Amino acid sequence: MTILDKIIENKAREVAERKALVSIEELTKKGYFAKTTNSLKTSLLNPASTGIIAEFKRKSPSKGIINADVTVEEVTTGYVQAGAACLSVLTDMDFFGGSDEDILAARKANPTIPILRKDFIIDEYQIFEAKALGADVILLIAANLTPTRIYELGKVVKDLGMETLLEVHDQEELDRSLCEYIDVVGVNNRNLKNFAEQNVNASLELAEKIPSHCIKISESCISQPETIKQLREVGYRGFLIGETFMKTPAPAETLKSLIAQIQ
Ligand SMILES: O=P(O)(O)OC[C@@H](O)[C@@H](O)c1c[nH]c2ccccc12
Repeated sequence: MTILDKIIENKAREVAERKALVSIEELTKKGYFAKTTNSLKTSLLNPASTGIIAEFKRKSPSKGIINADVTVEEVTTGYVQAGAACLSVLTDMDFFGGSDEDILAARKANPTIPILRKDFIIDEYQIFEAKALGADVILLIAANLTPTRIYELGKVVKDLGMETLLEVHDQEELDRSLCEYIDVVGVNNRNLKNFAEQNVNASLELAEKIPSHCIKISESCISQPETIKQLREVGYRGFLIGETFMKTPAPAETLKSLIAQIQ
């Protein structure tokens, strides 16, 4: 059993428990459900955008604890001030140490920036939850979803006025998963089945395979300004970065100095 299999098995249990507590009908009356979407697409298409999607991540299955000393408010407001194009907030508790409260707090502190709910989405229910939590963008991971499910979940995202980030790791996942509901395509440099890679080769290899009308982002294992420049040259507009910032005592300061080196 891969780590991804374990995460998904756990997630199915978690979602069943959540559904039993709060109905979809109730979710539509909660929190930020009525908020209009802050578009990631619009943000990335702005020529002045840094393209950086800055992630708040306390721990991961591959690294263990990354940072337990900072608050979501201080880090996310700092990311926004430094020039992030979007925030990514982990809400998976068991493997990534995140929570619903993290995304609510990030939204409250940062009303106008797009926020990606970073979790393992397997059920429509989680998309309604994400909207009530104030998220704008939903991650759909090809490694754990069939093309039919990506289509069905993508439609729900669109119907709720949010945007879908499709995550792929290789050409096979890309070819079988693209559909009309995908707003942004992300190449995860890290293989979620074994969390092995430490480079951006997957993004470099897939760049030309992604249809040119798609907005492309590169995810994970990015730490150097030169890497961002190289990815920009092959067409990437967005860069999803977590650990490089979160492993430092002041994540937003680390983002600021990275931005200074890519402009
Ligand atoms: O911390 P990194 O290497 O900068 O990676 C960030 C982000 O891409 C990574 O957290 C991620 C990408 N896809 C995911 C899916 C689920 C959980 C986490 C992820």
